[in-house]
Amino acid sequence: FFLQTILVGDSGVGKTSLLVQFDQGKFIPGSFSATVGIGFTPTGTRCTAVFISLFQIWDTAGQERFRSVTHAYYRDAHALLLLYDITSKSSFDNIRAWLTEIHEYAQSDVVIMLLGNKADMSSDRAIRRDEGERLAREYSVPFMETSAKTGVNVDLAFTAVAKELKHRAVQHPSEPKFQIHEYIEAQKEKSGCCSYF
Ligand SMILES: Nc1nc2c(ncn2[C@@H]2O[C@H](COP(=O)(O)OP(=O)(O)OP(=O)(O)O)[C@@H](O)[C@H]2O)c(=O)[nH]1
Repeated sequence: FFLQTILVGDSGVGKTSLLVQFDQGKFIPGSFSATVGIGFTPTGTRCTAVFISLFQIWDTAGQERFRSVTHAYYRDAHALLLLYDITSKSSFDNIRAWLTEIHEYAQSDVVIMLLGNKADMSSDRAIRRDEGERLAREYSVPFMETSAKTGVNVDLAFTAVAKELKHRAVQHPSEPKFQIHEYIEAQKEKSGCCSYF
């Protein structure tokens, strides 16, 4: 039994890079090779070994021609990280279409998190942070800007989702509900991965 997390979003927004940064703590510049279908081989070189043994993470292909493959995975997903690229207006505009697709194919209680990636490229920014925040509020999903290059908020994105899933799985009725939005606000810009667990 795994808790499955899937990364989705347009081709080139940085899904593979985000996962590599989380898994290995590094960024391989200019290594754009479009993901074919679906896949991810964790190396677990960081503290992600524990994480990955519990949470299976799938990296999906953003390209249209692989969509039918991706759809099949939505149904079993416990969480979806939905990415756009802050330097690409089209990737942001497509978020609504991604959300429509998610609502069509995924379970109704799936945890969704919106991520504005490539936050390090501020000089090429096309989407303001508050535009991302507004869209996330509209769909009642948590939001943060990340950078697979500098690593900012990368661990937080994965661990916030992991915590939410964990609390749902082992929730005692007497315990206060885990508040993912508040957790993220409290942890934003902090670094360190293992400290979240
Ligand atoms: N500066 C910067 N570049 C990034 C960042 N994330 C990804 N990139 C670059 O953007 C390009 C695309 O990244 P990928 O991780 O391959 O994108 P993807 O979403 O997995 O693409 P598909 O597999 O086609 O769906 C690569 O050249 C990366 O090096 C980031 O946070 N900052």
